[in-house]
Amino acid sequence: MLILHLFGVIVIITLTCAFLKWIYDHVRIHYYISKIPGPKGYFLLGNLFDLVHKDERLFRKLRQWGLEFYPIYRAGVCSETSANMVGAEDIEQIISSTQHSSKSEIYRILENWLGTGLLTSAGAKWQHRRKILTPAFHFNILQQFIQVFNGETEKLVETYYKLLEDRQEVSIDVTSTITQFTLCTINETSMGIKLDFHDEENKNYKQAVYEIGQLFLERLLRPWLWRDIFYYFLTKNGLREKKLVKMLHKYTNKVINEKSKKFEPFEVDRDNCYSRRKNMALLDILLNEKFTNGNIDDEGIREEVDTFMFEELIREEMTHVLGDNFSRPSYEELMELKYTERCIKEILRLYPSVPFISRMLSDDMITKSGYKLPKKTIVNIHIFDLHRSPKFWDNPDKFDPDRFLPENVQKRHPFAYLPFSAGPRNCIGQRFAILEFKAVLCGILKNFKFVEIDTPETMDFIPDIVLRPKRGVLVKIVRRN
Ligand code: HEM
Repeated sequence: MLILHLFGVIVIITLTCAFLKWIYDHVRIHYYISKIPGPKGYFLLGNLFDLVHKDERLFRKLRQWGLEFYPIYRAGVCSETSANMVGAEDIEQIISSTQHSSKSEIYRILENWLGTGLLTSAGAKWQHRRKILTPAFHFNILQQFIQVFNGETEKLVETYYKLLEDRQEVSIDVTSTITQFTLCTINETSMGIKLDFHDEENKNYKQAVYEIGQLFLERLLRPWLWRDIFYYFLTKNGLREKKLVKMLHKYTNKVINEKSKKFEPFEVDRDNCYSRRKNMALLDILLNEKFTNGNIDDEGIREEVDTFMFEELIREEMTHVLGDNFSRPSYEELMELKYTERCIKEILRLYPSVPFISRMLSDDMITKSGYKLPKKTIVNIHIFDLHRSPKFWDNPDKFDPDRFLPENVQKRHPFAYLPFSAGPRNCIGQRFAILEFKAVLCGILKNFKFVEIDTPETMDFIPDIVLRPKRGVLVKIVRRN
């Protein structure tokens, strides 16, 4: 009995201490953050009335704050306040440091689906996974992926010919076709399987991927839904997300199990990085790590496969028109397309697929702009605003690929352009993404001319983890004769 009492007292003391520590951290963060300029907020509610919108109004509001309060501003809802950075000097301090590499609370909403894979994990786990996965993006592997990019590009071109029927031109919203292309490509390169959308299970998988994106967005904008207990047990969206995640995991586990049964471990040639194996997907590399070194378990494999599948969401907006006449290009040819590469970089400046990233500070710091940020502060880095800041870009809204000529890059702050982030947690798939982008452009532009219907002035974006146009992107596809 005495032991039970003692246990009860210890539990109460521990909970009280944890609560007091939570209050202390929050008060300290609020104290220092309140010294940073920012939009007017209301007692207890903060900027709720501005941040509650999930449409283009919020997107525009964030752009306005970025310009008005450059280089840093505070904003928040209820007890969750954040520092928001739009200046390259402050941003460099955060993302070039290994100390502040932990992702903020915001990423936790992805964990039900992605677990703590490469994108969301921190510390030793992240280091270990990054080490296993880095060779998967060696150029020997990327070279093999070109076949997949070209194959999927041909399917996309076929889709556009079908839409044209025997007409010379047709106007369509290209987002769903591009989205399907990226989903198929990432599926084949990560798991080594082709997606066939006539198959019911694949169709449901695709549907679930998109639906879950919408649920994340709704939750992201409502901090009172961030607590798992409340969200997963008491809200309709939480229950729906649980169901979708179950379905997504079932699908990934099935692919992993089928592949595991037939899997034969292979020797890793560190110098040549897997070059002797042909047609290898990311899943092969993970399975090999499991069977040869035992360094990763089934749960870990699923986390990584799901993480890489998730990346297809971030490339939905690649819809600009560039000119070139290649088809089925080789790796070497793609590498030589220097002008195309400058255009791609400029597209990613104006329309960064990941418009913001977020970190949680692991220690106190003083920003270059002169503000103290306490440990545990959430820092949001607004890549979209950084890329359009007149501080770093003349005529920032103008499309000008020459900004990426080596002599111009040299003159700019190295952290003024961050579509793939930078520092230790930069994007592991950036070379993959640029190659895929080039391959699809070659295939499409060989066959069609794309004429803009939507223009930057007519397009509205809505806030999301990836840049998302409100009404799709309307383009006229014209047959090349
Ligand atoms: C245009 C395409 C892409 C863009 C703009 C992009 C952008 C980014 C950005 C900004 C980050 C940093 C995220 C953060 O700090 O929170 C990131 C991380 C990451 N990206 Fe990409 N990405 C692209 C394509 C890809 C592709 C194709 C893959 C995989 C095949 C990929 C895999 C990852 C992973 C796993 C991380 C987490 C890395 C880590 O934390 O160590 N990305 N990406």
